[in-house]
Amino acid sequence: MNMDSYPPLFSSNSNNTLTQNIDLDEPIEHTEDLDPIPVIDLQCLNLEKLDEACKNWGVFRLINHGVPSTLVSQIQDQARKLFSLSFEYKQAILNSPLSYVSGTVFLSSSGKALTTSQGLNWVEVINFPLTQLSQFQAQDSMLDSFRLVVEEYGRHLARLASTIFQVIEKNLNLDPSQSKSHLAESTGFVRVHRYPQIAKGNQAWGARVHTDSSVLSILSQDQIGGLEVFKENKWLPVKPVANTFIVNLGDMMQVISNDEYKSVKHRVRVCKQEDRISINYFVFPDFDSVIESSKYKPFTYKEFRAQGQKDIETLGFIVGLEGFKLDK
Ligand SMILES: O=C(O)CCC(=O)C(=O)O
Ligand SMILES: [Fe+2]
Repeated sequence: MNMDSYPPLFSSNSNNTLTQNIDLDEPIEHTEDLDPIPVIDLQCLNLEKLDEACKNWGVFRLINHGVPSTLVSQIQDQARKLFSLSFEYKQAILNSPLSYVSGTVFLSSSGKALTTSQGLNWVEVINFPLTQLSQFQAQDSMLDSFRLVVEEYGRHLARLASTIFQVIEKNLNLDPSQSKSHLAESTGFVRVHRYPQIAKGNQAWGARVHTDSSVLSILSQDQIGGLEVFKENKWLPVKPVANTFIVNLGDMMQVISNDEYKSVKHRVRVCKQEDRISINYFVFPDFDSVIESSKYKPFTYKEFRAQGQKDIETLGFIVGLEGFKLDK
């Protein structure tokens, strides 16, 4: 284990607070070879199949997406190298508009770590706001070449998100004049995670149970595994399959769809003697547009996000959509 690269938070806590009381024994449904997550082929998109996946699962596996596999492995490899630098160095070079946090997957609007009362997550996160990357030139050459790869990756992922959203719009009969406020490409960001390897025999949550607040999140994971999704009262592992992406529907998709689609609960388990890298692309509604829906009071994404931050500060956890529901 390259402890020099670990946030101090992890080296001092590795065997106690992070791994205590975290119901890691909660049963998980082990499926044999068969991967139960619905598969959506982007090259011959079946509207009905996509609709079913969104209604019944809130998550699907995307194949034939046209993102070069070399780009995905490049971003994975470079992320691995970047994370293996010393913690102090990472802190020094990963500055605005990027943010670097550990112990949580929740970031404030200014990029600060927001830690819930449920405890720490065994994860390091680097956040890349895509629209701000072209003005950012890193002093470190490794980081600067990574920035270029992230920008290219972000362009591909924005294309995937908009293609998927166009079909969802048809399936839900949404008003196409609202497309740009429902899915605002300028809000897109790429979040790179390392779930550092953990001492033998230990386990921790890399990310505790949550839903994403996005419209869509599109994930590429390496071969290690650990992601689980909640379906019909069971936790199912989302197996790593090369050349595929995992698409999660987020809270904003749930609202836009008037609850026809659900944002999927998921979590990440760390129990491996290897670092896991995952790259997630998130896209949101326009921050200032009011989202109208039959199930929730009208609100802007900016308000939703501010409420989440306030919830963490006052309650220790995010209440989420429940707090915005009409007739609770
Ligand atoms: O790393 C993963 O597999 C999922 C990460 C995640 O849930 C998130 O970024 O919101
Ligand atoms: Fe997530």
